Amino acid sequence: MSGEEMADMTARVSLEDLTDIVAERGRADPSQSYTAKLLAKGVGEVAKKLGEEGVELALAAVSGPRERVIAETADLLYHLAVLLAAREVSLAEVEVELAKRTGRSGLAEKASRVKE
Ligand SMILES: N=c1c2ncn([C@@H]3O[C@H](COP(=O)(O)OP(=O)(O)OP(=O)(O)O)[C@@H](O)[C@H]3O)c2ncn1[C@@H]1O[C@H](COP(=O)(O)O)[C@@H](O)[C@H]1O
Repeated sequence: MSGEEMADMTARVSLEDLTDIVAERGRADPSQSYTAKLLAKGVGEVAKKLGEEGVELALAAVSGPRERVIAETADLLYHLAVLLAAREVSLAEVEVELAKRTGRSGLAEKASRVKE
């Protein structure tokens, strides 16, 4: 990585920052904020956008350049933050769920599921 690229890496937005920004902008005037405009359309539209962004990232992962994967991941994380705001789920709640899974193999969890 070049020095210039390294310098760019110092300006970063964490998932916590992103969910805070989205929660705040969601209360703004929809004419001034994409976030507020999207939230005003309801959870169905928010979920639709998240699905579209997921497909775009999947396509980029298979056949796009690395930069496209990064950009589509940023889009997906933003729309995920909007979905969490729409359903009033905090990032902390998701982090607690992740913590419950830490230390247990995904394979063990899968094997423990009751077969239907
Ligand atoms: N990180 C993002 C972010 N990522 C993506 N997007 C928007 O998400 C949309 C992506 O959807 P598409 O590519 O489908 O574009 P589109 O066709 O124009 O979208 P639609 O008309 O279908 O909704 C674009 O309009 C992007 O601008 C984002 N909009 C906002 N943020 C963050 O949210 C903050 C607040 O933004 P506002 O709410 O607009 O003030 C910003 O400062 C950023 O930090």
